[in-house]
Amino acid sequence: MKDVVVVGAGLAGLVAARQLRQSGLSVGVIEAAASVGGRMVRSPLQLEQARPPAWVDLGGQWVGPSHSRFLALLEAHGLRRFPSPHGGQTVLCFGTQRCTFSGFFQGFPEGQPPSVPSRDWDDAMNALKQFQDLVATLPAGHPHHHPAAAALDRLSFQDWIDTHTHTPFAAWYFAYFCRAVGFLGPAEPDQVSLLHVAWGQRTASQGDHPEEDLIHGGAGQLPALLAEGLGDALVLGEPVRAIDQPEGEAAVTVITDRASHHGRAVIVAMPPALAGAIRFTPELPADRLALQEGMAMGNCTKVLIAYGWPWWREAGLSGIGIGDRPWVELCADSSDPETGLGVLAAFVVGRRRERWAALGAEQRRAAVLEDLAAYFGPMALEPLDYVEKNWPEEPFVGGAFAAWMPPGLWTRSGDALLRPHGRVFWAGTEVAERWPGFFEGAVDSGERAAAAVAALLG
Ligand SMILES: Cc1cc2nc3c(=O)[nH]c(=O)nc-3n(C[C@H](O)[C@H](O)[C@H](O)COP(=O)(O)OP(=O)(O)OC[C@H]3O[C@@H](n4cnc5c(N)ncnc54)[C@H](O)[C@@H]3O)c2cc1C
Ligand SMILES: [Mg+2]
Repeated sequence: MKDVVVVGAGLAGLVAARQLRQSGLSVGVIEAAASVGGRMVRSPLQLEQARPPAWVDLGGQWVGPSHSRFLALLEAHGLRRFPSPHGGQTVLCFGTQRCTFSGFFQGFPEGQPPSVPSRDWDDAMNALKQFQDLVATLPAGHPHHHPAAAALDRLSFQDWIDTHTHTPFAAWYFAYFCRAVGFLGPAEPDQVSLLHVAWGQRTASQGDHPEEDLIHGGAGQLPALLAEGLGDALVLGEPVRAIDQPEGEAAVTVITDRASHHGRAVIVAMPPALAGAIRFTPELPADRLALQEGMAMGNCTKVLIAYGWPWWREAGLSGIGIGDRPWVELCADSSDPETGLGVLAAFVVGRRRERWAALGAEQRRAAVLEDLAAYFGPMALEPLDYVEKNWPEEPFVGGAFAAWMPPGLWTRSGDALLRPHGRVFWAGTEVAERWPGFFEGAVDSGERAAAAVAALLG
């Protein structure tokens, strides 16, 4: 019998386990996949020329200056950061137009505005002002008890877009935001609750620059470092099927196909949708079941495209492309300067991803490269390596970047995100009150769950 069994060895579970062990409790960690990390994983590029391995992050990669818990973990494990490359001109493609501008926007415009017609830009900026006013009314913590929450939660983000924008460009500006930002799934704007979008912007603001830095060698190094020292307390390749709390006993049994693991308390550290595959005895309350059923994972494939060098910089381009292209609405330079290689990270999301995923492998690759060529030029068509990570097809993750709330679910099930079920506590970036959907939210949730369990066990 361990003091605590942690289910899920993603960032949240590993952080919880680390903190519990530091407070002197014994911990077992049970992970379904063959390796730790969940949505935090790196892979070496396959390059013909012999050179030291160059890594890309298939999952999360960026970190921002206010991610203090996550930054502390990087520091503690000796992982070094570098500024995410963004010098030079951003490319914007909209309709048949392509322009370059020395700025950026992902909700928040910075630097120069793009040279779209001023009627379009003004429409987007007027609506943005109204959106920011709405965001400012919300609390930073979970929003569902706020007086305005129920009314906002009845609407989709698309409902808001329809009433606040008057040009196709402004409508796309907000839809793009919805499909690009971490806490939003990504989802399409007609799928996600207005409350969820506004609150996410309140508590995980793009204005705080969450994509400021990258990590030499990849963020995906961290999970293995966090797992060091767990030894045979870490069990890999065993999906948890059931969690039983016999009535009147101060013990919980975590059941896999191979074994039963016993603890005085359990932390389930995964998105609600994945916890939905576990059978709980006694049964979970109705609001928690509705959460697990309704809080969908984002529909996103991340594609890493590697070149011999960051050739786009020679044309004065930053490698950031934004636009209503058929497949890639967002891509960014993710080149680690220590490798000399040029790496673009591209995202295919939402309904675009549904159409794209139905294509064959060659067609998918050609489609992505064609969009990159539209942003940066024909050299995009000749990469050294091309890597897709189709997160929605990963059985123990189910999507990227994170989970999102459809209309009505915050109001119905907001309390169920964090309310313990007897001796079972919940962690994972989805339950975080600050930086949900990001590494920082995962760390925060793991630390809080560990503290709650430590308090219970005395
Ligand atoms: C493509 C992509 C890009 C992203 N970009 C960024 C970024 O740039 N910056 C940022 O801050 N964040 C980013 N994120 C989000 C970030 O990666 C996540 O917030 C974080 O890694 C989530 O950690 P977690 O522990 O909460 O969940 P997870 O990593 O999902 O961990 C859950 C674990 O539970 C395991 N599990 C599931 N079911 C079971 C079961 N039945 N039994 C046992 N184990 C089970 C899973 O295998 C997994 O290991 C991105 C994510 C993705 C996928
Ligand atoms: Mg975890």
